[in-house]
Amino acid sequence: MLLPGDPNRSRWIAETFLQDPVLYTDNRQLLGYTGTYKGVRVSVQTTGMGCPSAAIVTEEIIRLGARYLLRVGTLGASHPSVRPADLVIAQASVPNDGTTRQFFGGAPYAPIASYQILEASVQAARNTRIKHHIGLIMTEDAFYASTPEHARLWAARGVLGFEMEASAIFTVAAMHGVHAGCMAIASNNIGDPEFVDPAILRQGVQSMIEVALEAFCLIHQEAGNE
Ligand SMILES: O=P(O)(O)O[C@H]1O[C@H](CO)[C@@H](O)[C@H]1O
Ligand SMILES: O=c1cc[nH]c(=O)[nH]1
Repeated sequence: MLLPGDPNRSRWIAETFLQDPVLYTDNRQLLGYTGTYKGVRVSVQTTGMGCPSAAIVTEEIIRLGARYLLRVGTLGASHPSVRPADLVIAQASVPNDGTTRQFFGGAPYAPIASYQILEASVQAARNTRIKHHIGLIMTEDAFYASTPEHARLWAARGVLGFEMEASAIFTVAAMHGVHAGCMAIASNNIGDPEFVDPAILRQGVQSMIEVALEAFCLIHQEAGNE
């Protein structure tokens, strides 16, 4: 299942890439579609913005049977190596958010991507020859609180970019023993109000979705070979 934050991205993915897409929910405008890609059943479920919304959606889709969850989002680049419209594949996310803090009561915890999804995502990016970065990201709550100084501090600790849902998705998935991953396109630099040109961002998002769907085909193949 693909997990965009933005309902318009969900609709666009379903209408552009899936065969016979069916809208199965529009509750709170968190649009959810199901269809097939190259014969593989794929669903797309909007998470909304931020960890509280993403944690609820993740919990409920797992209860409904989802087992492979891949966030397909945007992020603000913090590391100088990440240029606007670049693809970042997350190994883990620093949980700088209130939702995971509530889950763990302040105890240290490292929300990480499922290795199976991470490996398939990297393989798919290589197969499709899409430039990508692999590494640590950070999940935060307050979009407008981040500054270039904040970005430099976390870049020095290896953080490639900031977004707002991955730590909750990784955590809830881990608590249920299911697989979760995250990839995201850099829409801007942290603390910079200038976003990448919309046409270039759209191209980046399109490439990311191609990588994500190919990753699902690889996971499906592997499951068939087990
Ligand atoms: O583009 P999406 O997937 O929504 O992701 C990013 O964009 C939103 C902020 O603009 C947050 O949800 C953040 O995580
Ligand atoms: O969370 C996010 C997502 C995109 N860009 C940002 O600056 N922050």
